[in-house]
Amino acid sequence: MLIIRRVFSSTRKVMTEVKEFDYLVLGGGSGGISSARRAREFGVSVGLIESGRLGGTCVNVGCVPKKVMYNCSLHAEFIRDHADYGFDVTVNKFDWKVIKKSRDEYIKRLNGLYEGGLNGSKVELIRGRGSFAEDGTIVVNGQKYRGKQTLIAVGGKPTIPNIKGAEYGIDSDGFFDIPDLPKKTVVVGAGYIAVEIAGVLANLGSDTHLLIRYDKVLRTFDKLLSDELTADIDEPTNPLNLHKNTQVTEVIKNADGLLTVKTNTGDIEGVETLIWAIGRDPLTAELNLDKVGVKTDNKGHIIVDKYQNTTAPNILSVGDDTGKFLLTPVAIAAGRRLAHRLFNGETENHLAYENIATIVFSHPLVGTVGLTEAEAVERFGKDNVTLYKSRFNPMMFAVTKHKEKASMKLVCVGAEEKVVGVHIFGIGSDEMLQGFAVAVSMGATKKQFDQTIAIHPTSAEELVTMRGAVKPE
Ligand SMILES: Cc1cc2nc3c(=O)[nH]c(=O)nc-3n(C[C@H](O)[C@H](O)[C@H](O)COP(=O)(O)OP(=O)(O)OC[C@H]3O[C@@H](n4cnc5c(N)ncnc54)[C@H](O)[C@@H]3O)c2cc1C
Ligand SMILES: NC(=O)C1=CN([C@@H]2O[C@H](COP(=O)(O)OP(=O)(O)OC[C@H]3O[C@@H](n4cnc5c(N)ncnc54)[C@H](OP(=O)(O)O)[C@@H]3O)[C@@H](O)[C@H]2O)C=CC1
Ligand SMILES: N[C@@H](CCC(=O)N[C@@H](CSSC[C@H](NC(=O)CC[C@H](N)C(=O)O)C(=O)NCC(=O)O)C(=O)NCC(=O)O)C(=O)O
Repeated sequence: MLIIRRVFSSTRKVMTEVKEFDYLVLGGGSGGISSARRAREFGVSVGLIESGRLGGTCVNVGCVPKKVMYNCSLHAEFIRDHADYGFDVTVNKFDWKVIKKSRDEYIKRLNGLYEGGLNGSKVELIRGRGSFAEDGTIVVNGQKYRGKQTLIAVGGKPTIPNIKGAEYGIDSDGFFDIPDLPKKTVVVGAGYIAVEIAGVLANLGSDTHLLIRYDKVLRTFDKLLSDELTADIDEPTNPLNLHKNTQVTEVIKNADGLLTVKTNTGDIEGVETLIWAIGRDPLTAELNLDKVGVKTDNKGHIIVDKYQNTTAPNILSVGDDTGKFLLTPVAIAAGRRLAHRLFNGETENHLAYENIATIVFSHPLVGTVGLTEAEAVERFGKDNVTLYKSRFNPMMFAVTKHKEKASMKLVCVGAEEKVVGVHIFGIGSDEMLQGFAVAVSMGATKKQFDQTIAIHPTSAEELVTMRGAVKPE
């Protein structure tokens, strides 16, 4: 039930109203919206504060517009192989403006759908930027709001390095504003966003240079995935130019508006667009968290226990601002489970942060669920880990001049060979992984994988027909 309480303010000698909710949510992204709407299903009053566009990072400058651009670049890839399949197709041009316009319209529709969804479920939407006051309320545009329970789900923003001229670059938010395909692009970073954005731009025809600090992309992923993607990007057939062991030292803007990107391995001239993709920082610095006793780690991530409780009573947090698995389905699942725990009496309901499947929309694709080989060895010991691997030419490229490998690994533990990790690289990985994630989270063994009849001819069948166990190196 919504309560409005009149409070006497001693400093300004005026009466202010504190609006009270059973559940007050700060941030209308994946975590905040999903938790708010689920809470309403349990009949409690919910207020949701959002300073920007509804839907947060994922809908506006993340997963959704990224996937549209990835799909767009897939068309470019398939055009490459059309002739080998017998099609005589002439492509006159690619018009970035066309896809940008329809992508932006789609996102606008989604913003509206989210607003409609919140209205429909009677979540009160509060527009503006919120921060905590000492009395535990959240202040938005001078108005105070109090939650019996308060959820912080403010997400994060891209990290910009402290380098001379860094301001001439853009970040992943800026990528979605680019008005036309840049002729020459430099992307800095070795994680998800760097390989995804660089892959899109390169496949659409921008002369794209990916600058990585070390010698591999996706270094935190299983070695097979990191090795395979790095090797593929390094192939002359991959339109992306990889610069290993390269760090930017300075960025200069020239009179013609183009950039010179100076690095320890040489200068890159004539750069139209420079994109920083080196990680994300939580948006917690301006929330006045210290006023209410919510502790953060040294990077500003909110410290939570397994129930998403912060260090302050009745203040909770989910999603990117907690710094664990920065993925939309994780924020959504944590937010929904929290609503069940707080408002539906499910006292033990929480998200266990394990066996979380994820896809990197690189060219080719990367998919992973469970433990990497290195993690399994560390946790169970080398002698208890068994690996199965397969590397093959997907049939899509059997008759084409362009070749791409697929590569897969199962990480198994114990005498029963429980499958604790599935790592896949290559075409089709994105739609292949979800089902295998179910198997891994159910604790399936290699024998159960083998007993599953293959679907032929698919890449996925490799995962249920692997032979020849090997030990970790
Ligand atoms: C380029 C890119 C691509 C991505 N692709 C994928 C993908 O393919 N798959 C995937 O699973 N994940 C992907 N992600 C990650 C995903 O977007 C995030 O994990 C997810 O959005 C996190 O949700 P959240 O609710 O924690 O935060 P957010 O979605 O960031 O929402 C936080 C909201 O809080 C609001 N806010 C912040 N501070 C305040 C304040 N003080 N007052 C009021 N409102 C505030 C913000 O405006 C924002 O709307 C991608 C991210 C990026 C950047
Ligand atoms: N498909 C999906 O589900 C997607 C998910 N996301 C989520 O968003 C998160 C943020 O993405 P992203 O920004 O790519 O972050 P990531 O953490 O994935 O990768 C950033 C990488 O940049 C490199 N790096 C860090 N600092 C520097 C520096 N100063 N100079 C050069 N390189 C540096 C590091 O790699 P190294 O140490 O090897 O140099 C680091 O791993 C991801 O972790 C992911 O959770 C984002 C996009 C897509
Ligand atoms: N898997 C499908 C996804 C389709 C989908 O869900 N599309 C959304 C855009 S992703 S919108 C971004 C993201 N949504 C999702 O991730 C979808 C979640 C899933 N449907 C669920 O409810 O669990 C999110 O932030 N969710 C927070 C929340 O839902 O509370 C859409 O078009 N919706 C129009 C509509 O619903 O009418 C695909 O890839 O095509």
